[in-house]
Amino acid sequence: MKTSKRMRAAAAPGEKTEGSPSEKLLFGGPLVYSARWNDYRYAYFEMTLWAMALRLPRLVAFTVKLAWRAERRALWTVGLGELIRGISQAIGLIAINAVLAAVLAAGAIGHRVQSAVPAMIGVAATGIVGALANAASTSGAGRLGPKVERVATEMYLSHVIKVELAAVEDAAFQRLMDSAQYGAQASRRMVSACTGVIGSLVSFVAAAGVLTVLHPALLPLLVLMTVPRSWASLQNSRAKYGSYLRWMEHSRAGRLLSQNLTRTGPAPEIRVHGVGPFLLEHFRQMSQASEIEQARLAADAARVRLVASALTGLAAALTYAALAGLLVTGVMALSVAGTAVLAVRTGGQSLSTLVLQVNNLYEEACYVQDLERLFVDAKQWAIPEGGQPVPKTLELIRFDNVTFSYPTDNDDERRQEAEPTAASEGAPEAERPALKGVSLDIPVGKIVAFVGENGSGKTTISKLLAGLYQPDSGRILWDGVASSDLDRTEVFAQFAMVSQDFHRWPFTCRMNVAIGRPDRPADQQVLEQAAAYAGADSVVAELPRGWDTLLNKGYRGGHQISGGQWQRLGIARARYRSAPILIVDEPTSALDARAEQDVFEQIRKLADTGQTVVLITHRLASVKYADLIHVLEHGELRESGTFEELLAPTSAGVFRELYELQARQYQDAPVPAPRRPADDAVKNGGER
Ligand SMILES: Nc1ncnc2c1ncn2[C@@H]1O[C@H](COP(=O)(O)OP(=O)(O)OP(=O)(O)O)[C@@H](O)[C@H]1O
Repeated sequence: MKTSKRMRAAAAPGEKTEGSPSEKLLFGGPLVYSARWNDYRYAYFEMTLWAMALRLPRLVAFTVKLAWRAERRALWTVGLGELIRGISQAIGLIAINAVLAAVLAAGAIGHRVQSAVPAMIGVAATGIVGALANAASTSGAGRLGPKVERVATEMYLSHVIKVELAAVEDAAFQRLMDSAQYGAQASRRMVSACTGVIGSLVSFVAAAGVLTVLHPALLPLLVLMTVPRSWASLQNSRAKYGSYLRWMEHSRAGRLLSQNLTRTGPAPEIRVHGVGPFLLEHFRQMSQASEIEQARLAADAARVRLVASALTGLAAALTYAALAGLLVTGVMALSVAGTAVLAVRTGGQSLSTLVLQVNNLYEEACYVQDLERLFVDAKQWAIPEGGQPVPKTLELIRFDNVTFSYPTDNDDERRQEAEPTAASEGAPEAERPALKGVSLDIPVGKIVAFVGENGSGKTTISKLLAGLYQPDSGRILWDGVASSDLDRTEVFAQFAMVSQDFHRWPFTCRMNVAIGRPDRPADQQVLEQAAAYAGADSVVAELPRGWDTLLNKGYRGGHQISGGQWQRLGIARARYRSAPILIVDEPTSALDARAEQDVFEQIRKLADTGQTVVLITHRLASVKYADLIHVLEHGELRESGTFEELLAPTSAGVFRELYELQARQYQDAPVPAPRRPADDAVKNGGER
């Protein structure tokens, strides 16, 4: 991997923190990283003055393009407004020069003032035009800012939703998403920084032009005055952005703590288990750690600014000394010197504003650059478009020697630096493939069940089947066509899923079911059929506003339903989606005994309609009706067959063993015989 000089400097031991006790206790290690983990992927490493100077025009063009997409009229208003303002400022300076020349000329005072009147009118007129142009530009920029942020955020989100699931689970991509999201907001601020740059640049050019006409030696001196400030701004921006990157995950974790303290989900445990004060204490410790960093940044910035101010003062003294020299030696007339002082002041102010705005632009550009980079990375991670169509009359999906490991976090410094332990010398679970050489069939139109102990790979199989991941080796064949060659959008369209952790959308009850088919308007009749199928009709009937009840307790009118009621809604959602293959992963874990029986009965009936059902469950009795059962252990297929075949003494025995374990629980606690009235009489008599 490429390692630049700057990267090595950034990874210097001095920059690395050991992490606060809270980080170690709650998150397993430090969250403030040396910049090494970012490698050269972030703008931080390109923040040399030269590199940024080269890059800045492209980033400005990027923002202008965003603004163009957001609202062209406002963009024109801002551009023209700033241009007119600058030009009127230049004409104003020339007019002032004319006023001074007329007033300081020889002759009677009345005559001198009279001859200065047209120039005075010019000064007033340019002032009015400048003010009007400024007002137009301000209102245009105000309109443009929010629109640019919206366009940038939309672009950001539209890229993010198209990436593979593995990207969303990748820690480095998560970090890039974090900083790029900030980039979307930064693009709004880029607009005002760009406006400021254009305005102050035009003003500066105007003043510099006038100054050059007055005397060419004054211009370099004016520029010299701004060098120290530019350097200071660059230094401070760089330090700020570098710190932001190193502390990004720490800040995210701090927010996570405060969010957990205010959300409804953990609220009961926070109270009953007394988690509140515990988390609050860690929130304080983590905040204090970042306060120390903020104080360090502020102290460094103050030192840099102090040096810059001293150098600027020296440069200003040099400029005014040169002006005095020109005046004393008679090279420059008094009226011209007066205009020159004004031009130096105006030019100096414009240049200071220009430096400030370029600095703002530069600072925001770092984040916008991360946004640009996300667009590039998101394209690399993007789910491929196009491919072969899914076979129309699909008969069989076959896993052919499939091996799959979940992507690991290669950036994890903690893992890289961890001392080798006994566990890591062997094959720790995290490094064992989730699936190893799995070959099995999923016949279409049948109920296919997957069983096995926790972590055996059942859910992983369903995710590969649905196209959420691709095998590392081996193939998943759809009537002989490898799934990697199929059009992924079509593959996704084949599935409805009720996963173990299906999402509880914080929307209305109707939307929680209708979101199974977001591409079409909610059809009330179909919604009700889906709800009745999943036994969710009784849930809806009990809600205060029926289908329109908001299932989000923290909001006005929000309502909370039980875990089992949620599960029924989840099943209704999958039913409403009405896709050819239904994946149900532990569909009844939160259901009462009666509802559970109903759901399995409904699933069984689905087979009669030709629906393919992939059923993942620990309730072994409920797979009795499955056409085919696959038994997994440690990511490998142990045995396959029907319920009867797997219970037969000739089978490998894994299923039988698990089944006997479950059956024994009921045998050990048999249902007592029904109570007879005579027993009650004896009991009551005894008590008396
Ligand atoms: N997103 C993920 N990233 C990394 N590892 C994962 C991920 N999901 C699952 N694993 C790991 O893959 C292995 C198989 O997990 P999987 O969820 O497929 O098991 P399962 O048989 O469905 O288990 P359970 O019965 O507990 O639901 C486990 O070791 C698990 O830790």
